[in-house]
Amino acid sequence: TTVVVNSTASHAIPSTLYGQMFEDINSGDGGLYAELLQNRAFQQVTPGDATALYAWAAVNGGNITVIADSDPVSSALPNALQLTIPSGASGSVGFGNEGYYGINVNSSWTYNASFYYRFPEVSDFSGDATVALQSASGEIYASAQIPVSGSQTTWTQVYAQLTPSTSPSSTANNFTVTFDSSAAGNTINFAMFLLFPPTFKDRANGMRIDVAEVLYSMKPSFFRLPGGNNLEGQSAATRWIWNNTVGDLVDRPGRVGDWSYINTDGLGLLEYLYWCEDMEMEPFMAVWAGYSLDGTSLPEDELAPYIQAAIDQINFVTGDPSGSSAAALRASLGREEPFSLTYVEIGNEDFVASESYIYRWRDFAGNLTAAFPQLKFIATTDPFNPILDPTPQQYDNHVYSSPDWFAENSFYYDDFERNCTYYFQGEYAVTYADENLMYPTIQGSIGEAAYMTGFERNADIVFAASYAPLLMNVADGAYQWIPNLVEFDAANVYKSTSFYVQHLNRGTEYLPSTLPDPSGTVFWSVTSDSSTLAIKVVNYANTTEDVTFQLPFAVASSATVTVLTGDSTASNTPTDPNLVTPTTSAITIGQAFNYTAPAYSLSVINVSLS
Ligand SMILES: [NH3+][C@H]1C[C@H](O)[C@@H](O)[C@@H]1CO
Repeated sequence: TTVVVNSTASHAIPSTLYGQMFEDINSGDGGLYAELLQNRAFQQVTPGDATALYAWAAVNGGNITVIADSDPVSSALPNALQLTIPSGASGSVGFGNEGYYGINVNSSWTYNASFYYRFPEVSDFSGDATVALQSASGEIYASAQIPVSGSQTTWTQVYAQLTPSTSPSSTANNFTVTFDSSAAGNTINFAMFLLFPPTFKDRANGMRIDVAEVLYSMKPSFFRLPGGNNLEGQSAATRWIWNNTVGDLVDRPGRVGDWSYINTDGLGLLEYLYWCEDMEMEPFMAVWAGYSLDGTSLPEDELAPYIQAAIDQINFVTGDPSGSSAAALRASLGREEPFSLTYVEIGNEDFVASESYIYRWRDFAGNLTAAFPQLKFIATTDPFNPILDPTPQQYDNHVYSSPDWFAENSFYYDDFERNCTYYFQGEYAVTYADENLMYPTIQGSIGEAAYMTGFERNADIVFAASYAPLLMNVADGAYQWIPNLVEFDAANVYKSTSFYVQHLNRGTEYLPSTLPDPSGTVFWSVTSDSSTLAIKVVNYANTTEDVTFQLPFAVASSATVTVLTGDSTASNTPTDPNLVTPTTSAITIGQAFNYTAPAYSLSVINVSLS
């Protein structure tokens, strides 16, 4: 194969081309969001149900139950954990939390713990609660005393710091709250526990550092939030409601999310916005658009309150505090100046309800465009099917399919009309439906790489793309959608083969070249920025492929090539996390040179233009 590269760029590579799609599918709570305790505030559970205590367990005979407190800590958190220390109790009696499939105990960290307590009846007790991090077998790694008084019959929040003495290799650890025998016979109510490790950029109520750093290393340009299905709700009542996710944690009710578990909403809209700033990304924010996952579309005459909610949500992000109560709320939470926002998505995957989207889009996009003429709105039906008014200028396409499909469809966008319509490949990934594979494989990742060469060749209309889903907790029972780009457990983060494909793509303008054979097995894309020519070569075949490049200008003879390749079925897994990683080496090139692409490989040849 000979590839002649043009000297004149045909179009810019939009700065937004490579970003991240996020929604809470076992990826926010217990994942990116750094809170270590599961079911920390007994949100959305039924008092008295055994399930209401999920992730909590008694210690040494503590008698615990979830009650609807007669004097709740807040209207958002009506439930409390009630502990009765049996009379005659001995030893340390209380309860513990198992975390999200474990708790990482790290002696280099200081953990911030807190909870609310009150005595439902005045008691003469005065003593300490002991909070601790301990192994499943009771080995204490860190503990602290918190004075507790039986005269405290109204809620008070108390705090402690925990610094472990060691870093056990096992994450099968618990956070415990216990009392000695002097507390025997007492009943104490508890509400909203918090246990945070250090967070990314020290952000309060922030993100887990190790996961954040892996995501940051991708240099993502945008962050799509809050979903995906998890925006939509099984009904209008359980949709993601932006204003329930901001403000003091004690005022956030949480919600039954769309992935079969309760979302704390501790990772809420303001946390997302600070996260985007900390990661140097712009938010691609979705607003709920009247469709819920039970298949219900609200009738047009019921949309007005939700359109207003969307206007408020946008004003919370970018409004002027003197001009809107939602923006004033943001200011009251400590953020006077607006956040940057350009793209707002109306709903999610509305091709499932495209008939009602005709009026839902008309009313949401019509009103929001009038209110925010500077914003760009993304439609979520199939392009031009149905015809929408106002005419969308952006569409969000999703595709999940086989490795072969991705390798065979790298020209997917080449035939799209150039008619001032721009495309966001908001979700794409090889899913191994038949083999039900938990982790990406090299064959799938190289298929994705082939497809991605089409993004760059068509970046005049493809303005953004993100693999989906982004993150997954690999613990047994902790995941629902496979595969994902980055995996984690309580103490580790794992980079899939597809992560490395996402990681390697960069460039600021596209240099046209000889077109690959759409039905072939070798694909390429040449981009440049001010200092470097990046030549991406994808070989989807199981044999090596020679590609001769003819560059339009002389270049230095020494270049580097970064190659991701391996057995077609190879995956990075927790037991072999670095089985397949990119290797970078020097190669000699010239204005014309031959490159032998290994079987199943993505190669990025970087040529210095200085
Ligand atoms: N069903 C997929 C499509 C939806 O938008 C996401 O929530 C799901 C996982 O990425």
